[in-house]
Amino acid sequence: MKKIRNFCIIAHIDHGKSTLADRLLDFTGSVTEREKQDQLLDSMDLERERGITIKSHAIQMEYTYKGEDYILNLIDTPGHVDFSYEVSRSIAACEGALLVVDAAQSIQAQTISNLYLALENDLEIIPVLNKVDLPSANPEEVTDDIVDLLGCDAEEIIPASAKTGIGIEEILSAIIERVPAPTGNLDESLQALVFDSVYNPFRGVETYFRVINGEITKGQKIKFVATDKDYFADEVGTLKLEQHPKKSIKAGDVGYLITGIKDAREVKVGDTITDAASPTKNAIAGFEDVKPMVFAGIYPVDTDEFEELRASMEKLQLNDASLVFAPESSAALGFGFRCGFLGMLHMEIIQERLEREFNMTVITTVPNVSYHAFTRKNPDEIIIVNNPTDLPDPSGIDRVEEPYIKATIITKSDFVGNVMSLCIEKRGQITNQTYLTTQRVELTFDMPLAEIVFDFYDRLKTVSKGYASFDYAPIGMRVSKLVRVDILLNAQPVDALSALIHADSAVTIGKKMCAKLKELIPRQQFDIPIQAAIGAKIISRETTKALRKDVTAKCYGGDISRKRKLLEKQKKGKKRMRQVGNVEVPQEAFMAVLKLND
Ligand SMILES: Nc1nc2c(ncn2[C@@H]2O[C@H](COP(=O)(O)OP(=O)(O)OP(=O)(O)O)[C@@H](O)[C@H]2O)c(=O)[nH]1
Repeated sequence: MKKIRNFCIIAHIDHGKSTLADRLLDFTGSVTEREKQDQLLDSMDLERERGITIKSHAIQMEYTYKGEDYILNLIDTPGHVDFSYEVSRSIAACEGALLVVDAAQSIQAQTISNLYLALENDLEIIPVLNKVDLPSANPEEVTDDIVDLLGCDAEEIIPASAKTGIGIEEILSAIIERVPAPTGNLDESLQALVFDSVYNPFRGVETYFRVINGEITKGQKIKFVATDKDYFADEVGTLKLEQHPKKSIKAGDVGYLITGIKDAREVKVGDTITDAASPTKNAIAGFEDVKPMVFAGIYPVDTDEFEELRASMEKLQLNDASLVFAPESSAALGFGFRCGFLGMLHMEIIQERLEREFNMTVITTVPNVSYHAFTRKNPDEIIIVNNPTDLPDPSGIDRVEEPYIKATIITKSDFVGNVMSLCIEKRGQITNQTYLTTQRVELTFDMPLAEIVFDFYDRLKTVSKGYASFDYAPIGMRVSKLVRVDILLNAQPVDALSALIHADSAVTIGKKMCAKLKELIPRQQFDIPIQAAIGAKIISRETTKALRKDVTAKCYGGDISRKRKLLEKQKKGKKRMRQVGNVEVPQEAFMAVLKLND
């Protein structure tokens, strides 16, 4: 055990985590030329395109230092706020962390939030100043920032370039010298922490774990504590670029497990694996069932494809346990699903995967967070509102609560005013303002989660000219004044366009929605009144004037085949439209609320 080091790399997005991991693998000879790819740890296509490590993995390296052979387990952590629970579990599986800071960008919001997670888990922090090769690097200043943040000596910070290879050897020495060896007792009953799982269509779910005490042996009957289910360990092994089956994985080490589980939901990140016959008395602390934060309806564009969509969603869920869905129906859109996601990025990923991997064309409705409503009749009973139409009749409502977050924003001092105005507009209350340096400020706000679902990231980018980084953590539910704004097209309410909005901004948003819908809904043969209403009260009205787009007008002369072609083309254009009553509504209209400020 003395010769094992378990560590992770924590960094803000794009500060070079994947590149550094790649370089470490290279340097320790853990990759053959054949296996080399640009970014080794980002394996999913989608991940590579987005440049975001979505799923964490682990990889084992061997390294000889001062004549002794060491095993270094690098546990990769996802880099996006939507996946913060997974990050926390990966961190909990380590004894040390490389804190990578870009020498041109300095400390950003996720540097800090990840650092806090690492400190909570008592990890040894090795600061790495990356990208020192960049002409725009500012190593002296960024070193000072890191010293201020960590209270460490400047000498402890390793200047490095994951690109050119500067500092890589020093980083490896520091991992061995500074990161404590794992402690743990081989003689105790098995206790292993699940920090990740990956779905493999051929082998079922692969569980990644870190053994805290005892050992896990091939063939052993094991138990997952949180789900209380028993399985046989069909295969255990260590992870290099490929899996290496082993007889057993002992306390202190990291490995994978295959049990034949076919459904990702049966393996929960944060769960404890133990021996089925003599289970441990202590489950590893920190287990949480991750809950979706953002909900939206997903409907097939073609109503006949409902069953196909269900099959696709079920398949997606097999390898993404954080996706939840339940059938729902909408008067406007027909049959579809109300889906729960970890956040907006997760939602985009699912939408993209449905389209790419399953060839589905779907309409996604306005996302909303999950509210709690209480009626006067039953003020103690929580009614969970995941869909605006679930909100009980306003006259009977005692109160509505909405989820709040602690938002951390780091920006340049020049933009503090802009960022504050934006956050206040978004119902944020400032709780702290700290100058990290003379130029860089950390602001924290308590804010409703619902406000960041709408256009927040884009607006933040605009008001700060890109110099702001953002992170958040949920802090519980708070009472709020919420109303449901309904949209009526041609006097018919369109349920899929309803949104829950804070009472103070309901009228403004209602107006903007009507204006936006007027832009988006094509003119038809009759006038289309577009109205926003709260209950029976109309708060705004616009009208799309009648007009028929005469596509055949261009066809002077009587070439019938040409005419037919054009009509056919027009029909195709309609495919992404939805007939609501007698009005044709394009797909973008269902997401219009998100783009009110464009
Ligand atoms: N010049 C220079 N560029 C670097 C260095 N390290 C990483 N980069 C570049 O910085 C960009 C981001 O690097 P990644 O390794 O993908 O960053 P990451 O932190 O893994 O990003 P996420 O996976 O999105 O969290 C890439 O274009 C890298 O080529 C470095 O030391 N010097």
